[in-house]
Amino acid sequence: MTKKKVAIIGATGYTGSELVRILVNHPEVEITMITSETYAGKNITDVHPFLQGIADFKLHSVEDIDDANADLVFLALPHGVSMDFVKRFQNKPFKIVDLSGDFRLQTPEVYEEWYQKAHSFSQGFSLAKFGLPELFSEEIKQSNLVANPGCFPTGAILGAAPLLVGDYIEASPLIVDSKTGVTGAGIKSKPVNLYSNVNDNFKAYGLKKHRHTIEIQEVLGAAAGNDIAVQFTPHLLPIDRGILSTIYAKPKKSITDNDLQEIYSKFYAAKPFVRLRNQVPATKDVRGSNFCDIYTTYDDRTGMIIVISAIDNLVKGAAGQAVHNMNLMLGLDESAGLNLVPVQP
Ligand SMILES: NC(=O)C1=CN([C@@H]2O[C@H](COP(=O)(O)OP(=O)(O)OC[C@H]3O[C@@H](n4cnc5c(N)ncnc54)[C@H](OP(=O)(O)O)[C@@H]3O)[C@@H](O)[C@H]2O)C=CC1
Ligand SMILES: CC(=O)N[C@@H](CCC(=O)OP(=O)(O)O)C(=O)O
Repeated sequence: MTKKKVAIIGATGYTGSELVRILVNHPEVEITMITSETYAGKNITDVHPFLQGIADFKLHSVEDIDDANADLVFLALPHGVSMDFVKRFQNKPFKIVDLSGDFRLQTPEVYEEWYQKAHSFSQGFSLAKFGLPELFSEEIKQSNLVANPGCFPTGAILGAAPLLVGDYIEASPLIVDSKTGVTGAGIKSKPVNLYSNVNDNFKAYGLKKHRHTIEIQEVLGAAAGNDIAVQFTPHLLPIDRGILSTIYAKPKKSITDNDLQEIYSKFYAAKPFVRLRNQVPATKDVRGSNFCDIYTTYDDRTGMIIVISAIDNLVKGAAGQAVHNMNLMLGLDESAGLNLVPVQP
């Protein structure tokens, strides 16, 4: 079978280079172009030596994109930048998976409120589908533009969706307390992510206004069929990869651990990348893989359900999920190229 052709725009970043790492082993896809504006003309191994001998690809300028003859293009660009490329590529013959937040929300007005910046391509909102395959695989298959979910929303939505869709919990407030590794912030250096600020440290940030709050709230609200209020607080851990989210919810009626296991098993039956765990998951259980591990329990002392989800922010939270979306959009086996065994220890 002829392989499908794909290109990666922004390949030098963390999610772009993770896409290269995953796609070089994809059996039905070939990378025909990777781009960088800063390093155009150099080789990706000049920026990411770990790819030497595996993906010695030249970096092109995005201006060369037509030469890629791509069936699908990944945009691994910062939000606020991606939207201009989606606009510019709207009449091109390839499909797009956008890893940024530019088309994940329901309207440009909500985007501008939460991202505090103007949107340059509001028409894109009606074209884009939210790329969480466990919930929206049929829409994704039909779409030419998929907005890959944010890393925190991936763990939070997968953790809470079975309870909200089945109407088992009070919809508000839903408490999501998440901890992330530093690669979530991207490859560009920022003072807040300096070694001396992150190492041997732990802090909360983005209280009440992190842009992922609205992403989680919109998707879970739509899945539940009513408005919900999400209390989301991210924290920065001194680790490279991984997000652990702890979700607290109040059940509408009494519930047991067995009930929870049954609800989640039914909801995620035949979903290859959700693993329901009978121990509390850790970030290292999923490191380097496309799994979202989920643990559920009920605390009869407080009357609260506790759900814990773990993902690798660069894989299930970004590049792996983008490849899953690509598989669906190109009519390939949904798991192709994603048999990634977690890295231990
Ligand atoms: N890191 C993570 O865990 C996750 C990230 N995301 C999202 O994925 C996207 C990419 O993230 P990430 O890989 O971490 O980001 P990085 O900052 O690591 O990389 C982004 C890349 O985009 C390129 N770039 C930056 N500005 C421009 C520009 N104006 N024009 C063209 N290219 C530009 C840069 O490449 P060059 O200078 O070489 O051109 C850079 O390497 C972001 O929108 C992010 O929010 C989503 C989920 C998880
Ligand atoms: C550690 C860290 O800074 N993480 C990022 C999450 C980045 C991400 O995945 O989200 P988007 O694609 O929506 O930007 C943050 O909290 O902003």
